[in-house]
Amino acid sequence: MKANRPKRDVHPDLARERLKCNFNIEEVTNIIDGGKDKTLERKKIEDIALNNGACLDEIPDECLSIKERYENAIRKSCIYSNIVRNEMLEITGMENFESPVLRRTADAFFKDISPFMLHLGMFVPTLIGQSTPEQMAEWLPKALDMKIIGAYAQTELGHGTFIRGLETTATYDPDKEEFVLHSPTITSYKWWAGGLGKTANHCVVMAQLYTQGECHGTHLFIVQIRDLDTHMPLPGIKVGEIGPRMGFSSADNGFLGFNSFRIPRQNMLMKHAKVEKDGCYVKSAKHGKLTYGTMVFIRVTLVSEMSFNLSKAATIAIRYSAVRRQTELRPNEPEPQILDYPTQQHKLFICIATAHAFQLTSKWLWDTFQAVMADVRKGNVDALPELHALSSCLKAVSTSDALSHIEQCRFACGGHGYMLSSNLPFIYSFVAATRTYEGDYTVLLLQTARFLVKAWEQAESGNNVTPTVAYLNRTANTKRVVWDNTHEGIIQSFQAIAAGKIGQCVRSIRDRIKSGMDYEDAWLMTTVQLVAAAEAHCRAVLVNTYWNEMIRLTKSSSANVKTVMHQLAVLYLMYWALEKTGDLLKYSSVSKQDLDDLQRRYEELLAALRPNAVSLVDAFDLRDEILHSSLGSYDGCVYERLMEEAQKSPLNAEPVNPSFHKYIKPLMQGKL
Ligand SMILES: CCCCCCCC/C=C\CCCCCCCCCCC/C=C/C(=O)SCCNC(=O)CCNC(=O)[C@H](O)C(C)(C)COP(=O)(O)OP(=O)(O)OC[C@H]1O[C@@H](n2cnc3c(N)ncnc32)[C@H](O)[C@@H]1OP(=O)(O)O
Ligand SMILES: Cc1cc2nc3c(=O)[nH]c(=O)nc-3n(C[C@H](O)[C@H](O)[C@H](O)COP(=O)(O)OP(=O)(O)OC[C@H]3O[C@@H](n4cnc5c(N)ncnc54)[C@H](O)[C@@H]3O)c2cc1C
Repeated sequence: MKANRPKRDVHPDLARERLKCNFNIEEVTNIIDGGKDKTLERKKIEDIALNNGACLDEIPDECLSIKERYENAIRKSCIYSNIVRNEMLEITGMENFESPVLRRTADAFFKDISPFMLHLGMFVPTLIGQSTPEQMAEWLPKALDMKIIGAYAQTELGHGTFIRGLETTATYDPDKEEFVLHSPTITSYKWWAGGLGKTANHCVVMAQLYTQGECHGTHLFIVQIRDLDTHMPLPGIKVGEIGPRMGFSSADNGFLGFNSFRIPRQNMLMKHAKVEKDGCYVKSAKHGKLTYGTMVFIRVTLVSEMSFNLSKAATIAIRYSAVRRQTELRPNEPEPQILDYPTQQHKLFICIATAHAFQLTSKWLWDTFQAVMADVRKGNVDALPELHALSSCLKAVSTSDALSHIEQCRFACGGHGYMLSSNLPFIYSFVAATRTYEGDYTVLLLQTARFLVKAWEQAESGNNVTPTVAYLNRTANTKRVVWDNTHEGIIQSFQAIAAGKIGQCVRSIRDRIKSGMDYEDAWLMTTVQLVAAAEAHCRAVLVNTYWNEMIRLTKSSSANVKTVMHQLAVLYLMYWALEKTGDLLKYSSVSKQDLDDLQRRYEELLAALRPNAVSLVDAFDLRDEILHSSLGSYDGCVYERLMEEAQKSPLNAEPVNPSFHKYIKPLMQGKL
């Protein structure tokens, strides 16, 4: 049911903030969306979804039981997927089912997450990326039409990171032309898959393939797990929900075990390798890791997902900071808006800049991904290692940075930021999971580090390396870069830091080998440095890409938009330079005086951005229905909304709670 919200006048402090704006908000929105057309398309889609849908709940999700929350999420998922299927895809085109607009609009329906998210987010992309044309023709239309609902079951109780260690087996039986799926141990049970517990009737399963007595490693299979009519688990399937967790509370993350469960041979996803009827194993892929393709796709999409989540948190915290007043600066003067405190600006303006940095970088990464995939389809896999290294580090750093900035947004809202009705705790716990899923932070940075060490060795011996590490050709043999406080100078310093750290890792590994260690131990002992080197490389990529994309995308912008976009990018460079002063002192000629100057310029920049702060978050153009926040709504009526939300607490349904008569009164009377 749709709840009616009273229309309120905009809070005078927010109205005043909006009058201060000196740039064209719509132009900035267009840049974020990827063009004027994209903004128009997004707005049209949002109108369709939000005017049609049951997006607001009478009772907040957090006041429901686990079961009610799930059932409500399913109800809304069905409504939303119908709108997606019948109306939105007509606008985006069927091939854009994974469009960020659909993802963004979904947030108006789900404060947390839809149990269908993994169906569209991973099951469908796996069908597209891993099926033969015949398999695609068989499964994809059913999946897109919601005739079947799928999950992605890879992780097991015993293994998430180490995919080669998965224990589920798929053994081919040539007599019946079937695979037998089996879970030999408790640790082999699939665990975590979103939507698997109660919702999905199919799933993609990763299992060790055995045929003709030989193990060929992990492969993907499509498996029906529930009856399509009764929804009962099929015989041989043990499936359920894994229990309450920090977030993801409206979805059903599941476990799954197989007891010699049979599936037809055709259910092995055979784009990159197949098993013939007689059991013969034939590999067609030119690269052994193409079966990991869905993970690479999601890692790529997570960078823009992080921009989106950060833009929500920044909008909430900045609007709140414009209406919240606290502490007299001078006796008898009005209390200032907390946004006037430079410390508050320091917490929050970096969030706006980072949302832009991730958004612009994510578009570039998406284009890179598309280009590499087009090459792979033609049989050229040369660029895959670079894409893997790039998507791994950008996923790791963007999720980790988003998480800590979102926490800063919560700190910036004081006690009210702790309220679930602010939505900041939901955003935080959703993003907290992203640092772990689709590859843990450390693990992915170590993947990037493998690539960097090889690239460094190439550069050291004078060979040209691939574009994202091309800076190594300039810097691999340089000791310290000369400090220069322009944007080019700061970007080059980040590259010098990365090159210096990678070089130091290579030397540590070599020294350890010289002192008698084998390569594996020398690598292991160097992993703390390797993670730091991969992070440094990622920061070098981020500052360079953000800057270049900002310049490219503002070429035809009006003067004031150019200025404000430029200011945000400079803020981003300075913020990270100041965060990494130790590294700058180590790998560049920066002096104490240079750093003091940088600090002063950074503080001046905070002050310069201050008048445009509210308009910069308005430019994210996040409708109240998507923000779900008592603190962040467009009108800024924070206190009214907090009070309104408090009334919805189930504890306020009755003036006296029965526990008073049952426990407190007897305790007071000494009768307990
Ligand atoms: C009603 C509807 C509502 C919703 C509607 C919305 C619609 C919107 C649609 C879409 C939006 C999508 C985005 C939204 C996202 C939000 C929600 C998403 C929820 C996601 C939930 C989570 C799911 C999961 O977590 S699935 C499980 C993921 N698991 C992992 O990531 C495991 C991590 N581990 C690994 O990846 C690997 O094991 C490894 C890489 C760490 C090691 O692999 P291994 O095989 O052991 O390889 P190794 O020996 O170390 O390396 C050998 C060489 O191979 C290279 N390599 C490894 N991986 C790759 C690769 N992928 N590609 C290329 N190369 C690779 C490696 O570097 C080595 O190379 P070298 O040269 O030898 O050094
Ligand atoms: C909310 C959520 C949703 C999920 N959804 C799905 C899903 O839909 N489908 C699915 O298949 N999976 C899903 N997962 C599982 C997820 O992909 C894994 O949890 C993730 O890949 C991490 O693996 P792990 O849990 O085995 O952690 P572990 O690998 O056990 O990590 C534990 C710690 O060990 C460290 N570590 C591990 N290996 C190394 C190493 N080689 N070197 C250094 N340090 C190491 C890690 O850095 C980490 O600190 C989901 C997880 C969450 C939290």
